[in-house]
Amino acid sequence: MSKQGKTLLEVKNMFKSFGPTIALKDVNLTIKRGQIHGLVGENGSGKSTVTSIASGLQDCDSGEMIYLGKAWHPESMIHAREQGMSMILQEANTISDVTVAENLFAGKEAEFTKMGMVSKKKMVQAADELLQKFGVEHIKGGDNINRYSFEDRKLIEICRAVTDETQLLVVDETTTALSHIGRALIYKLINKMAAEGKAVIFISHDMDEIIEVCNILTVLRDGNIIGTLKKEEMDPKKIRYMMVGREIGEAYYREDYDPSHSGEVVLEFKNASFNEIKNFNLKLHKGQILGLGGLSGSGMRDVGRAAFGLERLKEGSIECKGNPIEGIMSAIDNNMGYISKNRDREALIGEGSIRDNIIMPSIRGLSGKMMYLSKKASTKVAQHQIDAFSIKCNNENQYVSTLSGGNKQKVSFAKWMAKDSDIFIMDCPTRGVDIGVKQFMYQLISQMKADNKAILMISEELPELIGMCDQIIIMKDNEVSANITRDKDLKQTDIIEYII
Ligand SMILES: Nc1ncnc2c1ncn2[C@@H]1O[C@H](COP(=O)(O)OP(=O)(O)OP(=O)(O)O)[C@@H](O)[C@H]1O
Repeated sequence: MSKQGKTLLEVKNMFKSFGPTIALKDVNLTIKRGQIHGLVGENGSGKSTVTSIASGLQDCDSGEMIYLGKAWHPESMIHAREQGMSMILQEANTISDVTVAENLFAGKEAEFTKMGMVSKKKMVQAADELLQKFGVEHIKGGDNINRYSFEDRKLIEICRAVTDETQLLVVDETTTALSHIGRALIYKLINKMAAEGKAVIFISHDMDEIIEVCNILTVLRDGNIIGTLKKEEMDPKKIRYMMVGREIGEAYYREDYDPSHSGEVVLEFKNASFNEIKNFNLKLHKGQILGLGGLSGSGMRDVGRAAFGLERLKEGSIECKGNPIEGIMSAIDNNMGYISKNRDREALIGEGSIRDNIIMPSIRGLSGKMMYLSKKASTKVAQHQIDAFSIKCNNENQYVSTLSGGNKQKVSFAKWMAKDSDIFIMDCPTRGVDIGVKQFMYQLISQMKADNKAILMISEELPELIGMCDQIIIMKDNEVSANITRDKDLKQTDIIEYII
C-alpha cells in the first residue's frame, strides 16, 4: 500500500519563548508523506524555531510532537538525523580547518576506525563516493574545507544531511545561499524525496520559488499559524496578505528606465589581476548602480571582495577616487561599505550587541576628536536603524547571534547605512529578508542613486539586477562575458546565454 499522504510529523500546541520574546504561540503543524511543505512568514515569525525544535537543535517550552507514529523528543540534531529527520540550517554549519571528509562524517568516525585508529584514507574515499552520488564532483573529500566557498560548504552540508534513511528534510532558507548548480541539485533531491513518500519542509522568502516548488504551504505570523494553502490556492497576493496582515504592493524595483549617472569615476579596476581573474577593468561612477551577475564561481564575488581590499592584487591596481585600495582599512577610509554574502564569518560579530554591530564602521566618526564614544549617541544611531529596517528584537542590547537569519541580514545592511558611506559593495544584499524589507531595501538603493552614491550590486538573482541596475556586467569563467545597459525591454532570457 502506498505510504503517500500518511502523517509523518505532527506538532501540537507548541510554545517557545526566549526571555521576553514569544517565538511560538500554540503552533500546530502536520507534515504528510509526499509533501514539499512550504513554510513562509516575515523575518522572526518563528519558522526556524519550530523546525529546529523538531530537528533536535533546541527544546520547546511546552507542546507535543509525534514522529513516525511515536512521541518525539529528539536529544540532538545528530540523534534526529539518525532517526531520519535532518535540517539544513540557514547559517553556515561546517567545521573550519578540517577536511571535507571529516565534516561529512563528523560523529561517524567509528565507521572508519580499526584498532583505535581512524583510517583517513577510507574516510576520504567514502567522502568522494558520497559527493559523487550527489553530483558534486568538483569538491574533494581530502581537501581542507577552508578552500571552499560559502556555496560549496552549503553543498557539503546537504550531502551530510541527507541519507537513504532520511524521511523528513528541513531546508531552511538555503536556496539563496546556493549557486545555480546547488539549487538545481536541491530541487532534484526534494522532488525525489517527495516522490518516494518522504517529506520536505521548505523555508524560503522567494515567493516564485515557493509556489513552484511546494505542493502545500503554511503561513506563520508572529509565532502563530495563520493558515495552510493547497497548491491551487497559492496566490502571491493572498500569501503576502496572510504573512503581513495587510496589503503589500507588488512594485519592488525601480520604476524608471533611465541608466544615466554622473561622469565622475569613484572606483576603478585598472588591469587588475587577483585570484583567477586577469587584467580586469571596471569603472563605477557616482550615482550609478552597477550590477555584477553570473554563476557563483564566475568570479563576480571575487571582484566585490577585491574592491573592498579583501583580495591580494597580483598586478594592476584598484583605485577609489584616485587612492589605491590596498586593504580593508583603505577601503573604509575612502568611505566604502561592503555587505558580505557570508554574514556570519565576514559581516557580523554574533556575540556582539545589535548596537555594537551597527556602530562598528562609524566608531571613529561617533567618537569625535576626544575619542570618547557616548553610549547615548551610539544607542540613538542603532535605534534609528532598528526602526528603519524593522529589526525584530527586544532592544539594541540583544546579541546578534540570537536574531533570526533575516534580521541578521538587516543588521549587516544597516551598519553601512549608519555610516553613510559613498560607495557600497553589496554581495547578495537581500539574502533571507522578507518581502516587506526587501521592498524597503530596494527603495533605499534607489534613493542612494538619487543621492549620487555609487553601488556595485553582486547578485545571482537576474530579476534583481534587471530591476535595479543601470548597467549589468555578466561574468563567466573569471572573465566579462557581457555588458548590458538598463532597458525596459530587457528580459532574463536576454542575459542567460552569457551566464552559462
Ligand atoms: N536563541 C535565541 N535567543 C533569543 N531570541 C531568539 C533566539 N532564537 C530565536 N529568537 C527569536 O525568536 C523569534 C523567531 O525567530 P526565528 O528564527 O524562528 O524566525 P524566522 O521566521 O525563521 O525568521 P527568518 O525569516 O528571519 O529566518 C525572533 O524574534 C528571534 O529573534
